[in-house]
Amino acid sequence: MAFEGLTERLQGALSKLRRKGKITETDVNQAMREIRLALLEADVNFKVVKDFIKVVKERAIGTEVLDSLSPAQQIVKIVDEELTKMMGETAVPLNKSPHIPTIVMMVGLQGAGKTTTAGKLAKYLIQNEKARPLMIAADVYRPAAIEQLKTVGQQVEAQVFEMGTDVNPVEIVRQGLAQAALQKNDYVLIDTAGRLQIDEALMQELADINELAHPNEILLTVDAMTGQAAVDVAEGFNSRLDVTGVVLTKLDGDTRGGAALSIRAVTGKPIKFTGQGEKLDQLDIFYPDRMSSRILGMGDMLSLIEKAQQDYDEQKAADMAEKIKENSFDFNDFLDQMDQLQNMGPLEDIMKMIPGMANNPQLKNIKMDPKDMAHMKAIVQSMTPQERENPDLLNPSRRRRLAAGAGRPIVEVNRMIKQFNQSKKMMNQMSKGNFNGMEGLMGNGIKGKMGKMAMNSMVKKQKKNKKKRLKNARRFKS
Ligand SMILES: Nc1nc2c(ncn2[C@@H]2O[C@H](COP(=O)(O)OP(=O)(O)OP(=O)(O)O)[C@@H](O)[C@H]2O)c(=O)[nH]1
Repeated sequence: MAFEGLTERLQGALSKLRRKGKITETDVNQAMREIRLALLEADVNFKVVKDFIKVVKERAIGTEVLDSLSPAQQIVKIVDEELTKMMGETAVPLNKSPHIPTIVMMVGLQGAGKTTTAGKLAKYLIQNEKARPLMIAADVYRPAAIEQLKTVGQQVEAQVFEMGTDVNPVEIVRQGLAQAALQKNDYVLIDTAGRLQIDEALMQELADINELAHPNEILLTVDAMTGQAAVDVAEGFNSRLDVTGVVLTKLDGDTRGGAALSIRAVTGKPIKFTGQGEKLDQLDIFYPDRMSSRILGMGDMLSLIEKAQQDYDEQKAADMAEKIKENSFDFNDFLDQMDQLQNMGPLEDIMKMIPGMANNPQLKNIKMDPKDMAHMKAIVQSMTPQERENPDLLNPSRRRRLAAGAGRPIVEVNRMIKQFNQSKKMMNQMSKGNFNGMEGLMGNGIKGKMGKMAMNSMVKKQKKNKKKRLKNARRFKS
């Protein structure tokens, strides 16, 4: 996941400040040195770091901060604001044409993710605007490019216009635009050829397409994994094409994040979307403030809520709440909830968005292994409909059958059923507004369990001692 190293180091520097009561100018300078190193280490552009530190230091060393009640908090807030500003302040939507079609041209180096992003964008427009995009295959050099775009088009149910690889890309775009006019497509996405590095021929071809199509949006696709080099590439394209926006792909990869932080400051162009994975629904709108709060390890509740709302089904939620209240929540509902959770993406990413969880060191060892979810689903799926509706039927012999059916150890089946019953009880209590039930249950869960264990061991010890006493008495008697 991107930014991990940077988050740790920024938090380190800022938590040192938090631990101090009074903060002096020296403390601030020390923290700034550490933050500067952290940003350089994350491969952020040198000049961008210099400007950032200068502004933060100026703001942090004012008396209204150092003499305030919570100087450390103020400084964190300043860092967050300036980090957000560095990445562009607010989200910038896709440019829209006053009349159809809105024409978007995808440009970028080979392998940056243009074709994938074109597909993601088509899917996004179809889902959010009921759009009817036409994708134009203008990459005639990479043999598989046209096939790849057609496959992506099928997956997102968007039409692809192509004329094979023997026609000049400018001509393909001309004919594609004519078809879009005939069909009244509301969006045209032009997938252009990439090159391993910026070359004159590529740039000239893109300039010709730009001249012909007058796109409303020239989206520069940049692979975040290439770090600082990505920024140099962006500058190269921008100087020739006057790019209107950037898509930062592969942020799910193990990138230090420097490109995300530098590219806006260096090119002056907004990052509009980020790619968070190979799947065609892993395209996110870029929100500088949310990215900043994630980098600072403060979670990102807004995105989490949006993710949950994406396939949030009002009616389903109401039914679920009813079942919880009536205590009739069964394993079918449990399966639903697991599917819903799985749709929201990898559990680690979800946990990272929960404030306080994001920087929770425990998170590291609670490895949210997606296999665990799959195992739980397998166990539930090997239940009969009656068992799912009435978990009380699950006696030991049925549990043994489940374990065999799901290929999981019986201890895992028992643990899962126990967790299910506990959480069902907890949710039922909470649905009645009885939150102390939760501590109670959790208490029972934790203190209770500890208490029981302690009790059992005490009873055992007493029994053993009693036996010993009886034995000794007999011996002495004889
Ligand atoms: N992990 C990850 N992989 C991505 C992302 N976006 C694209 N990819 C992968 O990156 C590789 C290149 O993607 P393409 O869309 O073919 O890149 P391109 O820019 O069209 O490449 P050319 O057509 O050769 O210019 C593919 O394997 C994609 O699946 C992303 O956000 N995350």
